Amino acid sequence: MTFAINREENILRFTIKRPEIRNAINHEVIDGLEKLVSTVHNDSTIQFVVITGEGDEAFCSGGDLSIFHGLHTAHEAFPMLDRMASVLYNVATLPVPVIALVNGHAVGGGCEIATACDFRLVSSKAKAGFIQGSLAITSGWGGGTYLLEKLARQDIAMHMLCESKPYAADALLEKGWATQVYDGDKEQALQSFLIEMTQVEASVHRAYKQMLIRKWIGQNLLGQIKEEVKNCSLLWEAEEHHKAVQKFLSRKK
Ligand SMILES: CC[C@H](C(=O)O)C(=O)SCCNC(=O)CCNC(=O)[C@H](O)C(C)(C)COP(=O)(O)OP(=O)(O)OC[C@H]1O[C@@H](n2cnc3c(N)ncnc32)[C@H](O)[C@@H]1OP(=O)(O)O
Repeated sequence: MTFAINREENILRFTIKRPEIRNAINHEVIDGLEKLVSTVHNDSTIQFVVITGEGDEAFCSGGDLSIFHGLHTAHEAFPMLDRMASVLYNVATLPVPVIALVNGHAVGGGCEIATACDFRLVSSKAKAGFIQGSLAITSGWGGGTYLLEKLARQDIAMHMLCESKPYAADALLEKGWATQVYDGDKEQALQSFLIEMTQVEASVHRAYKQMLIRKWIGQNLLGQIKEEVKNCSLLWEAEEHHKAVQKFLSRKK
């Protein structure tokens, strides 16, 4: 299996299990995220959702380039981008707090997934960034829209998107992307982060999450994300994108 969904008391955990390719996302992992969403909506006893990656190297390295590089035109790329963007919006709007436990590199679509979560607990060894620009495309799963919505400073959000590079954990904290940075054991970091919140009724968390979702509905965040997807698919078919992906896949180690 390329993912796992585990229940730990009132926490539902989703783990991307493709460490050999830095937890890159394929269609099976997207299926898993859809299953995560339906599980949460069908179980009112779930208080928190955690998303993380297997191993210590990566949280998620974005779309699986060995598969998605086979998509050439906007018409071919749009369905994958649109599906993942819709699934990620359903993750972002889950009725409970969603924590990205960023155990390692979170780049490209991986950075988009973490940004869509309510909180980002980032390993001091991790790096994260919207590196899509280095492949001559933009974010295409909603991550740019979430970043511009969530970061306190728009200039810093734009700088992150336009620099298209990974940043170390301390820089991510300074930019306001990382909620907290932890050293060592990620499980201990998660428990320390949650301990105070677990003293508060889940109904309160759910009410605050509904407040946030209402804000996003009011500003038509999903419509903005759909525009991001469309524009990414148009950039996708440019020769520059395909050359950059080919260069990565054929790089000598
Ligand atoms: C809208 C989203 C969008 C899309 O879907 O297209 C994107 O997500 S675009 C961005 C796609 N992701 C990337 O460009 C990241 C590519 N990977 C890396 O930059 C590095 O692998 C990194 C920084 C994540 C980790 O570096 P490290 O040195 O630790 O590992 P290696 O580079 O040696 O990689 C190990 C192994 O994994 C394979 N790999 C890594 N990332 C991907 C990926 N995204 N898709 C497919 N395969 C990936 C890499 O090729 C190596 O395989 P090997 O067979 O051992 O050579």
